[in-house]
Amino acid sequence: MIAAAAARNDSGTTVPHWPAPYADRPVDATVTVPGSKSLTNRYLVLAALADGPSRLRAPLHSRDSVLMIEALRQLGATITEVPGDGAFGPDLEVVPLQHRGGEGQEDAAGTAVHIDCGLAGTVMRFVPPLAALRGGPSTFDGDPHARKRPMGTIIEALKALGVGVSAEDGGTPASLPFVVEGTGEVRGGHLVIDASASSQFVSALLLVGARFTEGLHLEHVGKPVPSLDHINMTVAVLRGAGVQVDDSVPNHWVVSPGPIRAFDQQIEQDLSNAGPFLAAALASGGTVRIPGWPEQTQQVGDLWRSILARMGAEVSLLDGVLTVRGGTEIKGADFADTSELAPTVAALCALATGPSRLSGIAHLRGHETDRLAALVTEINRLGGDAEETSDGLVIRPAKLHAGVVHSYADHRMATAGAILGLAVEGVQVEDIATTAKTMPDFPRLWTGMLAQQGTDRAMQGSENGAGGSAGAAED
Ligand SMILES: O=C(O)C1=C[C@@H](OP(=O)(O)O)[C@@H](O)[C@H](O)C1
Ligand SMILES: C=C(OP(=O)(O)O)C(=O)O
Repeated sequence: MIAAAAARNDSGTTVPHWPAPYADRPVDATVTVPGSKSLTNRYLVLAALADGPSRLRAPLHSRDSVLMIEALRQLGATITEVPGDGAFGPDLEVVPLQHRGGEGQEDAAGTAVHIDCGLAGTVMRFVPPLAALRGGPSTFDGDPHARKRPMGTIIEALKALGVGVSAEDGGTPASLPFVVEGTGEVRGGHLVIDASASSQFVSALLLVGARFTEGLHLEHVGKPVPSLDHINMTVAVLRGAGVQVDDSVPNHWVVSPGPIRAFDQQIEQDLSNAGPFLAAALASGGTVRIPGWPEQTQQVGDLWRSILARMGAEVSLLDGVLTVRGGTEIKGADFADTSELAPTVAALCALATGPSRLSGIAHLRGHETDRLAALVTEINRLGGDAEETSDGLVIRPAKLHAGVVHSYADHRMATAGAILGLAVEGVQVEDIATTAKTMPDFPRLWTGMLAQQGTDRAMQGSENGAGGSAGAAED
């Protein structure tokens, strides 16, 4: 029995729940998804600091990327949409802060600006160090839950670098909102932080480190840093822009001072967001193909190949097409350090025939919502058997029933609800629109995936290049 048919969103409007489509036959579809959030927002930051104009090809257009674009514009970068070949929106041209020149350059420096971080970890962590390099105060705030996300390490790091950071009442803040008093220059040097709550603290400082007068020797001390793949992505992106980074000693990153080279960069599709679509193959016992899977990538989503194989799928990567074929059952398994993939993995574990344990994800309590609590509540609400551990989840097999999955303004909780709904008739997802954080097209892509009949038709859609074949199939 479904308790409620609608809920109010942040602006008080009543929004009907999304009836998650049930797969009454195996899915057989070809899907492409929009550009990577993590790559788009890293390249935007680097482009804003580069030694000339840059271009991002096929970037993500979503709430998180728009928030990043607006933040960089506030700090003085010029960002323009230009036509490109991407199926999900225009390319972006970025003229960096120091190259803007002429009208507006002087205005941008010195004046007070306001940065809305929304709920985007990449904006609330990556932009404050950039604001430190600009002369003048920048205030930072975000969604109600953004004020609960860990920020202390960035605030303390900036203070240790000699940058003023204060709460609106003048005291020392522990989280959003706060004001960064940029001086136009940061000396840099050796900096010790505790990045155990988020890898984004490390990435944020590395991204700007080359623009500090003395560069940056960043050292982490404390419990292990989570989501190391995302730090490796930051290092790779920096090296690609000509920045020297030495990461040969664990927990130390040395960024040499110097220019960041302007670039023209194709953005890979978001492999983490490919996850729910690949999971659909297992949840329905069908087949999902993703063309354009990168041969080499730093994205954590490349782990889908091993994760889904361990859950019983047949997985192959041939000529850039990743094919995942589900069988008659989903196997439970133990997974460590699944980072932002965890909500999708947990949804599959709730459908598995054996028990699963997810570990090394304690820091998910500081994500868009407390994801460990949210996953336990929502899986159990549907009759599942999930339990929190100190650093993750245990999920045991149970027969699930219809119900409303709450999303907590968390895009990955909403997509987890969609996966459960494929296998369990009568699931509704509260606030499916929250997927706009990283994938505004999610409902259309999902129903497009389900509307596809088979390979030939699907591949035809893909060749037409119309927003990925999932979106193109049945509109
Ligand atoms: O740098 C990034 O782009 C990200 C790093 C990770 O953050 P945490 O280290 O806080 O998990 C990841 O979960 C987030 O979705 C994106
Ligand atoms: C944790 C996530 O996002 P953010 O970049 O806001 O930290 C996520 O996308 O799963």
